[in-house]
Amino acid sequence: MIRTLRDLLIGIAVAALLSSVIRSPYLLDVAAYAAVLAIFVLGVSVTFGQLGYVSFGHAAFLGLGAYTVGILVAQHGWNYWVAVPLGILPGLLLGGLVGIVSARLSGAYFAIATLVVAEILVLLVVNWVDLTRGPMGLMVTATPLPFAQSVGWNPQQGYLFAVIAALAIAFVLLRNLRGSATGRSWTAIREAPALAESLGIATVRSRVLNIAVSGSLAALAGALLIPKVFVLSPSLLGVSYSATGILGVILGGKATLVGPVLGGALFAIIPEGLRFLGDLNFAAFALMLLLAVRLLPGGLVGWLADRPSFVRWRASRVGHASEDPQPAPLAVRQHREGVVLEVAGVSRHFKGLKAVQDVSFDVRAGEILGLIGPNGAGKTTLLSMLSGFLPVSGGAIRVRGQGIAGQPAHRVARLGVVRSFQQTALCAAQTVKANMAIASHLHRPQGFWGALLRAPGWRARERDRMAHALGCLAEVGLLARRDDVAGSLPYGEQKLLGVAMALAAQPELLLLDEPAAGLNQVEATRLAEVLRGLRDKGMTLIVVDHNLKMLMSFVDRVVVLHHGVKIADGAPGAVTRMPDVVSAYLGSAPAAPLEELAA
Ligand SMILES: Nc1ncnc2c1ncn2[C@@H]1O[C@H](COP(=O)(O)OP(=O)(O)OP(=O)(O)O)[C@@H](O)[C@H]1O
Repeated sequence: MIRTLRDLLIGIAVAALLSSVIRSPYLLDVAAYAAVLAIFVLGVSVTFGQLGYVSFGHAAFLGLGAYTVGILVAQHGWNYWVAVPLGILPGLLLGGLVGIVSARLSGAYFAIATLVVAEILVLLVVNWVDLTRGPMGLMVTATPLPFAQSVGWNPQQGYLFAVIAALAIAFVLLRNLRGSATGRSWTAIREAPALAESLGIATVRSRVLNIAVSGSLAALAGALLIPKVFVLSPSLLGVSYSATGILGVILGGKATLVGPVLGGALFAIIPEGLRFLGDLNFAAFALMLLLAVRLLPGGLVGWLADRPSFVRWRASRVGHASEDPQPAPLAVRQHREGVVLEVAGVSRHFKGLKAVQDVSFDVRAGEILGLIGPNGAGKTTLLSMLSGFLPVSGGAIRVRGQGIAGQPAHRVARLGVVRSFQQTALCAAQTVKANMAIASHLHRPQGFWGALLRAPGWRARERDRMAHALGCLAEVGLLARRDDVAGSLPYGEQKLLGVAMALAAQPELLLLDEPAAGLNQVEATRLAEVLRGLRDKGMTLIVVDHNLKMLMSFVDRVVVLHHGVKIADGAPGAVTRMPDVVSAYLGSAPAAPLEELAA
């Protein structure tokens, strides 16, 4: 909180300083426009950069903010500076609405949906002439900033102060969000949405929030654009500003917040710098953009970050950063007696195919259940139903007596059932530590406002969360790898990281889908040791794997599926001798216990 306040004050002081030293009307105009575009591009970057969704229609938010404030001022006689904060509200609401309506859309469909929204708003503005004055344009007179004259600023200086201060506030608050569980959930949704759900992240809600934040910032930019444009016309909602938003993010680079600010500002500054080219001004700017997109894939900030001198400077700063906290001992949810999971007559049909048929079994606290069966037996389908990733076609699933069938995966994770995936699911571009921080989403959660303002106790919570995350990492023996990029780890370690991430979500029941698939003998042995260690700590697990020798070395009980039907349920030694089980695997009469044949 104190650091947030300090940074806000620094931002406002810089705004005051720049407004005092810049006196030329031309420079004041360019600087104010640069700051407004920086806010707008920052808004676009929330959705484009952090969530990975391209929006073709972000000008809708910009125009909505501008028209809301413009109508309040021109039609209802409001003071411009009182109306500006209200301009944020429709951006927030429209962003939330777009988020809800497009919840199941991805990629290109989302981009097109935003374009459609912008076009609808253009039609509205053009045709609602009484309110907007349609194509004639709405003339809005912005009064000077109230206290500007008393500190010796002319109206332009007051305007510059307001937009730079707004940019600074937006920047600091967004920085806070990025470093919080909210920002990390956006990263997880961008890089591995199924993983995010499995870790308890409510992906739809998180997306809606992201688009609402993005829309609010764009609307704020629109509201602040009024003194610059003076007359509001439907072109404000057109593709030109939307393209500025996308290209500004690409030009500056989306990996940091500085990139979009730089990109947005350059969209105001470069065309001015190229004025000497006369009519060729915009053609030259377009060429520069093309070259930047082609030559600087990470944008200007990405290019800068790769410079050796910058890397050295960063390294020296990281050296001064506070040390990681001590890893906390793995906190297994308080061990309770009794049945953790009840599976009662569960079925799943894919059209005509009965992938799982009327399967029933219980799992008791502290037990490790092996779920085996030949390829296509229905094991993954069953795990997906247990973890909320697939709806059941029939039957009931209860966790500690509470029915979970039909609940979304993130809610099932919050109830304590967390799964890993058959294929490694990681945020491959992030470090191991960053992956673990994402996975600790449910540990000491912090609400949106607490994260935005870094409310008192925020730092302690973050340290606690990181200690928990590192403790889980230590449990699988990957602590030394914490600063490595997750995607660069050998396959076996990526699998172990997947287990550590599932642990960080604080499961009461951990579902592991083929954790040993693709591992060599050494890696499989290491994994078995890790899982044995978890059992010793009282964790309840269901493990699916084809490595029967490894599995039988630590499971307490085995359930066998064949063609979606449960054909055996019992102690490992007994089950692997059952004729039905051996013939399900081999298609013939048994000659020896299954794990000996599999060994
Ligand atoms: N989304 C789906 N749509 C249609 N059929 C599916 C779907 N998912 C699984 N199936 C089918 O359901 C059956 C069970 O598949 P599942 O992946 O659960 O088996 P499994 O026991 O996990 O196999 P493996 O050991 O090879 O992973 C298979 O015949 C599979 O083709």
